[in-house]
Amino acid sequence: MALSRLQLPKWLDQQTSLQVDHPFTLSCILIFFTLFMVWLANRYRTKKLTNNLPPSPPKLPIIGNLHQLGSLFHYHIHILSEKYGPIMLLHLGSVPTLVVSSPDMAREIKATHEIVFANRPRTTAMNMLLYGCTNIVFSPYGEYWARLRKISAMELLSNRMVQSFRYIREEETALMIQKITCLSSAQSSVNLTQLLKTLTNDTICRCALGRKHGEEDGKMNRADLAVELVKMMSTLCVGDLFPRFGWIDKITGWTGRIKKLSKDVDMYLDQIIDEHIIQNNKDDPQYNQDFVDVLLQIQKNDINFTRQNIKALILDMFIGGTDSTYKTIEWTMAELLQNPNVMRKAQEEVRKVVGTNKKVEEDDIQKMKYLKLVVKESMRLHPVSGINIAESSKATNVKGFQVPAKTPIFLNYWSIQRNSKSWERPEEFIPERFTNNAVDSGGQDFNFAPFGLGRRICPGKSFALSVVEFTLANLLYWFGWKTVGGEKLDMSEAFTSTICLKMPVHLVAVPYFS
Ligand code: HEM
Repeated sequence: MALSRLQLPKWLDQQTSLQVDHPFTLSCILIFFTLFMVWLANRYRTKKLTNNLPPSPPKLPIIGNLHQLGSLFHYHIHILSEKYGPIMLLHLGSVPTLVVSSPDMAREIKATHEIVFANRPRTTAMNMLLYGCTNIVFSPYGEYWARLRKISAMELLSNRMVQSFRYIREEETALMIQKITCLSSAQSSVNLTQLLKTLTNDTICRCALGRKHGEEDGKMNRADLAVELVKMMSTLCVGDLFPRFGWIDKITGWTGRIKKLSKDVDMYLDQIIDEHIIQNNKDDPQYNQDFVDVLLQIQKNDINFTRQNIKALILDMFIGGTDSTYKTIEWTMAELLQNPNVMRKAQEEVRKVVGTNKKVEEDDIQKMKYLKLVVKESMRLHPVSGINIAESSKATNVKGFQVPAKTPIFLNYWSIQRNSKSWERPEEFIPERFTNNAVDSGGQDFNFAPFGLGRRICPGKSFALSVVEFTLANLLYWFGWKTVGGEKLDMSEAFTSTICLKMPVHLVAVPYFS
């Protein structure tokens, strides 16, 4: 009820006497008043923030925009961004998520506000499988992350180290060529996908862990363990989309599955580390130290560098390395089969450079200019890690739009690398487009970033390219390639942790030298 002018002094007087008589009441009024002012200020701020949020497709209660997304996540967000613009806010369940789909907006995230967006979002599975995300890929930008990156760069992924692993690449590739030759003489088709997976996994295992960890003791194949890990790591559970309903994951058995996988992976890593400790205690002068030995050495001198840190770093090499490398080779072979003229040109070059030596040397690769263009074009059209993920560490204004703190960001490089404003005939496989084009995957070009950008760019780029180019040169040198029964190859995509071919690639290999 409103107080009349005359009543007001009297009322104030009463209140004053109340305050004096009841200090508890005074506190309550003050607290209430302060809370009210904070609420008003917050409301004003939130309104200001939400006013400037990036455009969003209309959302449904509870599920947000989930109904507008299908299994080809990269494709569906590409379609939505064509309508709602290159910066758009999607609601994945109750989680607002920023989608960026143009080189200019990518520059904002990866250059202008790089430090703010230098973290990555984590899923529940990642936290459970990656020792609380203490690995390079998911640890927050800062001293610990920088240290891990430096260790892996110096001890495994530097150009010098990549060179030193040359004999491993040569041996593993020779083994694969041998297997293909056998299959071909038995008139059998080649499951190229499986062979490439084994090749990259074995190469990475030998470089990082000192030996292969393939099919062993009748348990799950170790290569499959890595693939399963990557697959589960990128699954979103109910709790990720609707934090208040995380308990449902326990009921559905999802949490149990992740726990079981996490236990298997942990036992495997323990076994690797124990093997190395035993070997180191032998003091064998013939023994070549590998990445794990270096990590154990660091641990001896630094009590803060724990066994878990070592395990997380080992996992990085599998997560980062195996899938993306073999799938890049797989896509390239598939495109070559689709484009016989490009295949012929690449084969002519490889065979001309190698000549009649009957051995592809790593030094030859530098002379294979066309092959390098083929790989570049393949990574443009099929960036296996095409969704680059980041997270805002604080609320930030991006080109006039407010991005709240802790917002997950998806930079859709699959879409950016097919943008018709930057690329002519973007859907076609044309390696020649890179002939007089200085665009490079070194992380400076916002139109083309198959290895990412900025400070968190992939540290395994040289390692990966050395495997991709050497393997392709060998496949093209030794064999002619046909599809099984002359059928057209199924180029359908799938989106798992990476953007890959939906179906494994089966081909017929025809030996070039008979
Ligand atoms: C063709 C193969 C590969 C592709 C296409 C690829 C692509 C990428 C991309 C796009 C990123 C994210 C970069 C960013 O956020 O800007 C990344 C990160 C990373 N990659 Fe690779 N990668 C490949 C091979 C490898 C290999 C062989 C290794 C190691 C053995 C590796 C280790 C990593 C690590 C540790 C990170 C996290 C870096 C960080 O967060 O600081 N990658 N990779």
